[in-house]
Amino acid sequence: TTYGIEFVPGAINVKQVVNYTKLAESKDIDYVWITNHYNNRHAYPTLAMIAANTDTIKMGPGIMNTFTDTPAAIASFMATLNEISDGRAVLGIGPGDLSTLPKLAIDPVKPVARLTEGVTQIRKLLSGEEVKKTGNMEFFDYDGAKLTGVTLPGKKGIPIYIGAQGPKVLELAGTIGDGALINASNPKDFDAAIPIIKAAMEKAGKKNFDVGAYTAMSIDKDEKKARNAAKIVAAFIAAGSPPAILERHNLDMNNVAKIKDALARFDFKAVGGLVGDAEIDAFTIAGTPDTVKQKCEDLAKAGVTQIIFGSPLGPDMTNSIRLLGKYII
Ligand SMILES: C[C@H](OP(=O)(O)OC[C@@H](O)[C@@H](O)[C@@H](O)Cn1c2nc(=O)[nH]c(=O)c-2cc2ccc(O)cc21)C(=O)N[C@@H](CCC(=O)N[C@@H](CCC(=O)O)C(=O)O)C(=O)O
Repeated sequence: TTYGIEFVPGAINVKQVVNYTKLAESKDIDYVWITNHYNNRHAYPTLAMIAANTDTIKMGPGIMNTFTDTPAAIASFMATLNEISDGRAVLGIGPGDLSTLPKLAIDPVKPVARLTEGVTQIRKLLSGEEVKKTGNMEFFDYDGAKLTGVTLPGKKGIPIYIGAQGPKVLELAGTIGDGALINASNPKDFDAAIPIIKAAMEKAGKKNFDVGAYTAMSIDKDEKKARNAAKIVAAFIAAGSPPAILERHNLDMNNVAKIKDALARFDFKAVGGLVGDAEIDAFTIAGTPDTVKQKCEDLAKAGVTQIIFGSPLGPDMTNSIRLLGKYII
């Protein structure tokens, strides 16, 4: 199992992200993934600062999308990041957050078809190909595009991880991705996701694949503190999950409805009272190092090959990264 860590450059600034990443690198964490949301600090300059201040950790956006960025812009950024990090760039890319894109006056039409074409063009551009018009592209029918002014990644290429949750995107990941970043923390979700990926790999004749569990993590020596720190993120994931996911985790639907309601009113005190062990254990890994170790082992048993420690990490981030280094990695 390899390990990754996710930072959201919203609550913490770029300098803090770089310092936490250097601490994570010193604990032998292999990947750092930076989320991309229009309302936060941008992933690209954050990643450039990480590249300039680290030596071994791989880094990339977790995840970009092809609505707010064009494939050519993403390819140019990734080639540049790869150059300045001396070959450590990885790309996380997905459909895009369908709930926020309309806020940017973007109508997220056919996100899966668009993502498929976008990744196809990114791979061609990063391989130094001149992308000729094909006539059957619906979104990005490039005509003569070619990256010339930046050092390309060469044979090794840049690994492309697809951010996926729905079955169609999981299938796409298995078909065209080098890996997947799956927003889930519970083995039940991987029991459902991995067969879809494997079947798609089989059809595409692919052998290697990195199944990334993009978890919501909260680790602390004090079990209660760790679990309390996980409540809000568990609430948001529960509120954003389709009924099928809630059923999979046998959650009480009307409790989740109440949580959704309280979140909409920003009544976080009420949320704290409504979120119980069921929601916390369905959507996060929260507890003492022993609990977290056991849950990471359960994910590995379910077929996860990269465990990404996602926010909030715990009540105190520095302490959490230290505990992850000492007890888990
Ligand atoms: C599009 C959606 O796919 P989904 O995998 O459920 O997408 C939900 C999230 O993965 C998506 O919003 C991501 O962008 C969320 N996301 C992030 N989103 C962000 O904006 N920023 C992030 O930093 C971010 C990180 C992240 C990390 C891991 C991860 O798994 C997701 C992450 C979906 O509905 N998929 C369905 C089917 C949809 C479908 O088939 N649509 C067709 C036709 C529909 C039509 O005709 O409109 C098409 O799109 O071509 C499915 O997979 O079965």
